[in-house]
Order: sequence, then C-alpha cells, then structure tokens
Amino acid sequence: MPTENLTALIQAIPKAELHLHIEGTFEPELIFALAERNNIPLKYAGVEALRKAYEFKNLQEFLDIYYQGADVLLHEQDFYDLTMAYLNRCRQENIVHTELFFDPQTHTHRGVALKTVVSGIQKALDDAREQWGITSFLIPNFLRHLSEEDAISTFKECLPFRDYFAGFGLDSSELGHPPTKFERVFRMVREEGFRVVVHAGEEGPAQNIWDSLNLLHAERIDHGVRSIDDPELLKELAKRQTPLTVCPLSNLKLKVVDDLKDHPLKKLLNAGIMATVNSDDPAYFGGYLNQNFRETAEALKLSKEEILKLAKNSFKASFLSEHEKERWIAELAAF
Ligand code: HPA
Ligand SMILES: [Zn+2]
Repeated sequence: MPTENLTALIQAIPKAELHLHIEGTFEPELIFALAERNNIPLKYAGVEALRKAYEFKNLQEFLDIYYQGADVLLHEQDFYDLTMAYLNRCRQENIVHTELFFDPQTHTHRGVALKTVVSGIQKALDDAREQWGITSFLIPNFLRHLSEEDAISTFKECLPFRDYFAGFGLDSSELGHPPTKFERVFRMVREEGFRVVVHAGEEGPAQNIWDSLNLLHAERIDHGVRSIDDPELLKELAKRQTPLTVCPLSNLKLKVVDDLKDHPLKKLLNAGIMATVNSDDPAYFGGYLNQNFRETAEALKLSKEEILKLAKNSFKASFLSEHEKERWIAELAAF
C-alpha cells in the first residue's frame, strides 16, 4: 500500500489502546512545567537535555529514568493534566477506547495519597468521556521489583476505590522477578472479581508467559513477544485466543528487537494469535499509537487487511462489553 494511503487508513480507523502506562505519556515539556509549578529541581538543564537522555540499552535503563520523571507528580491537578494530555492525543488519533495502566506504588511510596492519584486520573477520564465520547478503563499495576507483601498491601489500599478499576496488572523489571513471585496477590485479585493482565515475555523468557497464564490466570499478556521462541506456546496462545498487547516502538527502543524489520508481530498474526498494537510509554519511546501502526506497517509490509485485523483485535481483546465490541467491529467493516 502507498505510504499516504497507509497513513490515511491508520488515522481514519477507530482503535482501542490496551497497553499504555499513563506515567509513560509524560512529555518533557510537561515534566518541566509541573516541576516548576511544584518547585521541584530537576537534574537536567532543560527539555532538550532530558530528551537526549532517552537512549536506553534495556528495560532497566528506561525504568530508572521513567520513575524519576514521575517524581514531579504531586497534586490531583498534576495527574489530571498528565491524563488529559494523553486523552487529547487519543482524540487526535481516533483512539475511541483506552485501558490505561498506572503504578500506585510509584506514587504512594513518595507520600502521595492513592486518592490524589486516582481522583486526578479519573476526573480526566470522565471529562474525555463526556466531551469526546472516549471510553476507558483504569488498571493499577504492581511493581514486580518490589515484594509480594508490598503488592498485597497496595491491593488492599486499592479496594476502597474498587469501582474505578477494571483489573490489575504486573509491570517493571521482568528479569529476576518472575510471575511465580506474585501468585498469592493475583489469587486475591481474582477472588475480588477483577480482571488480570500481566507483562511477560518482553525481556524475560517464554516460560514467564506460561506461568502468567497457568499460575496467575492472566487474561491478556502485555508484550508477550518472546512467545515466538516457543512453538508449543504459540499453539496454546492461538488456541486460547489470549490477546498479546504488543508494543513495537517500545521493543525497538529497549532493544528487545534490533530492527523493526525483525519484529515478530506479523509472524504472531500468521500463527493465528490475537495480537494488538500499542504504544506502552509513548513519551519515552518516540511515538504514539498511530506512529506505532505506521512504522510497523512499513517495516513489516503489513497489508490493509492486516492493519484492519489489528484494529479489530484491539476491540476484541478489550474489556468492553460484547455489545460495544460489536459496535466498533461493525464500524471497521466499512473500511
Ligand atoms: O514496558 C514496560 N515493561 C515493564 N515495565 C514497564 N513500566 C512501564 N512500561 C513498562
Ligand atoms: Zn508496559
């Protein structure tokens, strides 16, 4: 497909985003504006110097800088502004539904109350729904580099806000912190009736995906690209139709793949897997959702049908009701 047509198609089709960390949408300009508003000194001279630091050799190098950025978020208004900036982006990119992650521990461990975080994010989500019809779910993630006890106490802290949350997830450093470490907390999550999503098979081995499915009962795997190493796992994922929320530009920036041309997305689709495209931490990885679609479509020479399939999968894999899923899938049929 010619590039202009591809760009126009990607822009025009309704899409859902299912793997997006709200703290990862924090653009350097907003980091500096909020640092000034909150009187917090930053160790970078300015926006350009901060952007220049975004060269990562692996996930951990990214996480170290990403948690620093979040340090300037203090007040409800800060969380509102951060979330609203992303939702504006959704409006521009025709993202009609989004399921956002946030990391409660990143904030509560700095002394910011969970209520401040949740109220700020939720007010922005409510405003975007009212003003632009964008629907959303919020999914707290536990930080896997911290202990399971910490995850359990965080989960208990979240329960008074339970109506705001669709499910719980697991993120941060995958190497050295396998899913087996979090069996108890995810049993509690399920017993309280929440959905389960888990980051697995990003840097870690395919075994982490098996364990997320079988021990944590994950309904969706975030990333999951290392499944490409394990033919039995590919068969199982295809059989169960377990969605993978794939993030191509994230994988490139964190050197999970050396070149987008080597990205396994197309092979995953060909293996019958319910893969979706997402932006993960777009302020850090060089592109929001449509750019992920565009660059991947070009590098892997995706067809129009494959692009439409990815958009369709984004709704199928979402936590929307069957009725809402069908409504969007019917709209996609017009393209
Ligand atoms: O892609 C990710 N992986 C693990 N932890 C994260 N926290 C934000 N983004 C990520
Ligand atoms: Zn992620």
